[in-house]
Amino acid sequence: MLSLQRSSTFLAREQRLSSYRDLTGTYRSKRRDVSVSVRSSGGGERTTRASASASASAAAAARGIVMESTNGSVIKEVVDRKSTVGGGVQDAYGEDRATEEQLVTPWSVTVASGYSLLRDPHHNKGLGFTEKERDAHYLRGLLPPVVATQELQERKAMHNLRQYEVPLQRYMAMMDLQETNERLFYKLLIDHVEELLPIVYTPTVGEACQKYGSIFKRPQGLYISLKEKGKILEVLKNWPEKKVQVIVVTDGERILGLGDLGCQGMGIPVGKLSLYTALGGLRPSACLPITIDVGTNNEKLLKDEFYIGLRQRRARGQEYAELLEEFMSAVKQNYGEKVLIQFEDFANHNAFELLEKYSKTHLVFNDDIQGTASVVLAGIVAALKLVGGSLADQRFLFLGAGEAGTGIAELIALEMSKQTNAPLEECRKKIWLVDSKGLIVSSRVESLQHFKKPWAHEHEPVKTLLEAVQAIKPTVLIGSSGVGQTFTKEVVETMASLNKKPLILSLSNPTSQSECTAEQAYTWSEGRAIFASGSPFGPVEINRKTFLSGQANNAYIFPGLGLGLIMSGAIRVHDDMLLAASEALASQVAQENFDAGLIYPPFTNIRKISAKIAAKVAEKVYDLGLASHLPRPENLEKFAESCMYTPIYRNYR
Ligand SMILES: NC(=O)C1=CN([C@@H]2O[C@H](COP(=O)(O)OP(=O)(O)OC[C@H]3O[C@@H](n4cnc5c(N)ncnc54)[C@H](OP(=O)(O)O)[C@@H]3O)[C@@H](O)[C@H]2O)C=CC1
Ligand SMILES: CC(=O)C(=O)O
Ligand SMILES: [Mg+2]
Repeated sequence: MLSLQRSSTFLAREQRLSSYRDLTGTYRSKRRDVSVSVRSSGGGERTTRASASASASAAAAARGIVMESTNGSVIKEVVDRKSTVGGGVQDAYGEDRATEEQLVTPWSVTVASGYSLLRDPHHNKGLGFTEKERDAHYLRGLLPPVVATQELQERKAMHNLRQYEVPLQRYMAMMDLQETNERLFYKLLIDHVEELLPIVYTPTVGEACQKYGSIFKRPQGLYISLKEKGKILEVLKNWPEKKVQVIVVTDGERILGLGDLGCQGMGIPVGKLSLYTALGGLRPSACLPITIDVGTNNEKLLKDEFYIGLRQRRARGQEYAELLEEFMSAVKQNYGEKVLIQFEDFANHNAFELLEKYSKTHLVFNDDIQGTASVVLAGIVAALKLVGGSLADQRFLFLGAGEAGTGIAELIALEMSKQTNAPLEECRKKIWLVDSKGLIVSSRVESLQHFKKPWAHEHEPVKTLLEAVQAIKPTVLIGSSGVGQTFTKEVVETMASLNKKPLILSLSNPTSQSECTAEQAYTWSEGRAIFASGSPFGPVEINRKTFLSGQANNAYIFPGLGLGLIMSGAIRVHDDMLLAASEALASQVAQENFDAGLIYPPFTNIRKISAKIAAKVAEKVYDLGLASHLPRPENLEKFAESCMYTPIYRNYR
């Protein structure tokens, strides 16, 4: 322990020597090499001997953004602490001192070394530790003699993973890797994104949530239940990372299309945040998954002896609102107003209200309403190249008028209104929605939930989707019902009889809830459908012709959107930022993708795409005067790229 503290002091002194303040007050680093991380008594991570002081890096540092350079070296804590939420104060050398508040936090971690270094997922490299590192960090004897490159470790990990035939086993193996060697986990995910996305995300994450009680091993995020009422700020302080930039929070009531999974919904924030890092380049330590547990109405879970949540029915009304209010205030108090909060998989009766309430006071967005809208609009705009006509020339029909359905509908109408200068009201009239009671029409308006009311157009009542397709004659059919197999053969055939190239999007997740499969869409439309789905489908062969389908999933949007908001220091989310994200994504569909019938670019390029999305979003943030990170970088795309976390191992001195 003594040696650890000594080493911590030494490294702190090193940092004092290695960084200096330039005339603008920005901390700049003189050194190129990197060493191990140190956690201050305030819990924040420090890395000494920070990397090169490229101007983009320094600019990012001044904004409190932790950046990584491509050679795997790291700049951390070379930041203006005054602009860094939850940070300490600086002495004359610019050295960070913990605030009084930080000193009383339970975290007083020092340099990890030896046995504990191997058990610290943030710094562990397993067999990747070099001979020198093994000497310097008390690792001799704790590892077998071989020194493996990260590439070899990656090949081995992929080989081992592929031995599992059951997707849930692969999911568990990936979670184990994340918990033992975080950088290797992200290297795998980034390098094999198409293969691993269906494992760490939909569809497998859905099954993982259903069985979360049985497979739960270690906390991967924070659980805030009714038991913590009145103590949420204290609970937030139990989380070891102090410089959180993005929170994904759920209350587990509408997990994918699987319904109320209560506390076991935790798999969703964990999965979404792993994509923030892998796809959007946010540091893992900046990401905080949170599940709010107010009970569950899932009888099966309430009776399940392995259930990990509160064994009570859901709190509603004032009790619920008070817990959420305490949570939202505590987050702001602990992390400041620039922390991004993503609402995920709340049931719609809470989702719209929470968004409406907190979008005025916090940096929040609802992924199911807004992220989904942005990705689907991008797909539709791209698809116009294949189906022909403008956005305003299309007629839209949705099955499902909840968060996803009405969120997408509204963004389409907004974009249409911008393109044509027609009033929003007029544009909405081209969009029709069906819910569990049939087509939404004006005669139903009194009994409709508020978010459905704008879509209650004049029409006689229509009961079924098939009748609605026949009556409305849509060019675009969108499934957002959460119910599988609802795009029947008759429905798809009718779409194909009405359109040369019907655009059909089965958004519901996971795969079991998809409104139809890719094979059904292509077979029933005789290969003419343009099809994309929320969960991925493999290639389909019909009459010796292969059909591919894209994944219309908000995973294309939220990582880049989040990066753009964070790098510009946005203080609020605005619809124009979602439109900007959508436009950026649509512009990334290449001719070869269109030639293959695709309306989204492949996920293999997602980090580049995320940087472009981030740049467009940040541009909008600056244009709208909602940015707090000034001055605005000249090249936002390059800046976004330079901010991205890379999973390459760092060298430890
Ligand atoms: N691909 C992606 O990126 C995303 C996909 N989704 C998926 O979309 C689905 C819905 O999510 P969300 O909108 O948040 O859920 P909501 O619960 O908010 O909305 C579901 C809607 O579907 C309607 N519905 C349910 N069953 C039927 C049925 N048999 N026939 C017609 N309508 C029906 C409901 O009707 P009523 O209002 O009458 O109850 C409601 O309007 C989920 O499966 C989710 O996984 C969600 C977000 C993103
Ligand atoms: C993708 C997503 O956010 C959902 O299905 O809820
Ligand atoms: Mg969701």
